[in-house]
This record gives sequence, C-alpha cells and structure tokens, in this order.
Amino acid sequence: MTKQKVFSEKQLPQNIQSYLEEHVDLKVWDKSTQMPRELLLKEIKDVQGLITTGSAINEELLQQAPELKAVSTISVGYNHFDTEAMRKYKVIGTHTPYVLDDTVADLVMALMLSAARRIPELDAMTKRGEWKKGDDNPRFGVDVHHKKLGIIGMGRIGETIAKRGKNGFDMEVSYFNRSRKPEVEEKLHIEYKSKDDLLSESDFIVLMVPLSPETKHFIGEKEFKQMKNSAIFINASRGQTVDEQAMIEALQKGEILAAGLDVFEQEPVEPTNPLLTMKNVVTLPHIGSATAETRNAMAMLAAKNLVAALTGKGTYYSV
Ligand SMILES: NC(=O)c1ccc[n+]([C@@H]2O[C@H](COP(=O)([O-])OP(=O)(O)OC[C@H]3O[C@@H](n4cnc5c(N)ncnc54)[C@H](O)[C@@H]3O)[C@@H](O)[C@H]2O)c1
Repeated sequence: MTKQKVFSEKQLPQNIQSYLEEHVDLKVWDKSTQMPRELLLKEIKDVQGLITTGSAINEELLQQAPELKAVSTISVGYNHFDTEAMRKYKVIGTHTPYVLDDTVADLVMALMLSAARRIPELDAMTKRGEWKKGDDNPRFGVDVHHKKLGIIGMGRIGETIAKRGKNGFDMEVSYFNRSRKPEVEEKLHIEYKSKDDLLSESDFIVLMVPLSPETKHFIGEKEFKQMKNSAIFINASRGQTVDEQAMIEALQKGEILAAGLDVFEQEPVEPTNPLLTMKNVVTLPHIGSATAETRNAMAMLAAKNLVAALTGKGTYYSV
C-alpha cells in the first residue's frame, strides 16, 4: 500500500523522523528558520498530513490542500487553528497536552522567583562589577513563600503550578476558572475565587488560559487597577490574553510591582517594546516548554497523533 504523504514544517529529532518514515512518506523543511508561507502553501498541495508549530491553519491554506486529512501541532495551544474552517474541510487537528505541563510550570515558578527576587536585574548589576560593600537595601526583593498565589485558568498547567505553589513554596493558592474544579480544590487544598476577588487579593497572579475570542485581552486596564500595587503578574499563556499597552501603563504608574512574561502580543517582541527596558519586568522569548526532553516528547506525541489520525489506528489528542 502506498504511504500517505506528510510534510513537516519543522526539523525533527532523528528518532521521530525514523518513526514517521516507518509509517508515512515524509518530507521535512530542512532549515532552522521559519518556513515562508508561500513555500508552505506549495508544499501542502498534495499531502495528507502536516506537522506544524504555529502556522495559521486557515481557509487560505485549507483551500490549497485538497488532500489534507490531518494537521498535528507540536504545541498544546492551538489558537493558530481556525477550527471552524478545519471542520468545514473535514481536516482533523491534533495537539500535545500533558507532556509539557511540568516544564511550563517550572518556568512559571522561575518567572515568579526572578521577578520577586529581581534575579535578571541583579545578575546584570553583579556582572557589571557594580556590587559595592555597604547597605544592601537597594537590592531587596519580596518573598514568594507563604504568599497568596492566584491562578487564572485551572487546567492541566494551572494545576501543575498550583501543586508547586502549595507544596513547594507553602503558598496560599486560589484559582479562577470557567468551571469550578472541586476535585482539584480537595486534592490540593486550594480555593476557588471570583475573578474580581482573585485579582484584588493575590500577591502573585498567573495567567494560564488558552487564547480564544473570549480570552483576548482577558487582563486589561480594569484588571490591572484591581490588583494590589505590590502584585507580581505572570503571563505564560499567550501574549494576546493581555492588553499589553494597559500592562505597560500599569507598570509605569506603579499599579503593580513587577511582571514576568514568557509571551507577547507580537512575537518575536519588537526591540522598541517599552517592556524590554523596564527593570521590574522579566522577559523571555516564549520558552515555556523549551527543554530538550520536553520538546522531544512533544514532537513524538505530535508524530504519533498524526499517524493515528491518518491511519485510523490508535488514539490521538484532537483539538
Ligand atoms: N508559554 C508557553 O510556552 C506555553 C506552553 C504551553 C501552553 N501554553 C498556553 O497555556 C494554555 C493552557 O494550557 P493547558 O494545557 O493548561 O490548557 P487546559 O485546556 O488544560 O487549561 C485551560 C484552562 O483555562 C480555562 N478557561 C478557558 N477559557 C476560560 C475563560 N474564558 N475563563 C476562565 N477560564 C477559562 C479552561 O476551563 C481550562 O481549565 C495553552 O492554551 C497555551 O496557550 C503556553
């Protein structure tokens, strides 16, 4: 039987490429740079499967891929999928939940600690040779342990962060979510709060909702004003869940103390973005799941998802 054609717009580790080659006729974009859209549109004309990381899977693309049956993203967020258009064209979408939860939660803790203890700012100061003997008050940060942690979005990753906050740092953890999670409340001894209460009472606010029309600018001017002036805000979800201009103003006006950001409204972030020059903002280039082990696990899951979706054998995580 002839193998189905699959295109991967991302280079894959050798073991995953070998796995795919056993099952499908694989072609890979062999450069480490982002594949230009027009080339992707050419490559997908006669394929049944596509492996992607963030390209828009929309009507424009689907129209040009008459044989496409499944698209597998190496990510858990799938806001780049136009799910309605994919349903219309009968194209299955798959993603990679669970395998990255601990890695993203670790990064969120790193952002909390870095912002609270001013790690990047003081690391840079130390390396500039500006560490002088004397009073160290100017280098004081704030504690993380025993503080109030409010998590917005108590899903797979939110729960993993709650566990770390509660068990690792003795924090008082509360959450806001679309639906209450009594089993998680009981298991982790955490409390459900309204969005308003969570925003006004938490010392650390972590945003972990998926990006959707409903969550675009989920945190904006009103929400920043509700936060304590001492609050530290962390976003590791998607840049557009936050009104970035409102966040910049909140930081400039001292309405919140600091922020830790893995994601931005525009990625890569523009070099002129005011957030990049603020000492009380920790900035990262969207590396939530970026460890060798986890990216490998995500790529393998994406490969298995795609093979299962194309062959109808086995299970896959559909979006
Ligand atoms: N920074 C990174 O590299 C990185 C890595 C992985 C995931 N993410 C982002 O994190 C998101 C969450 O991942 P997850 O695996 O925990 O997803 P999940 O689906 O398990 O959890 C999301 C939670 O948000 C809740 N939610 C959705 N809309 C809501 C709303 N309007 N109001 C309140 N709650 C709402 C859901 O009920 C769910 O409990 C992903 O969609 C992705 O965008 C970022």
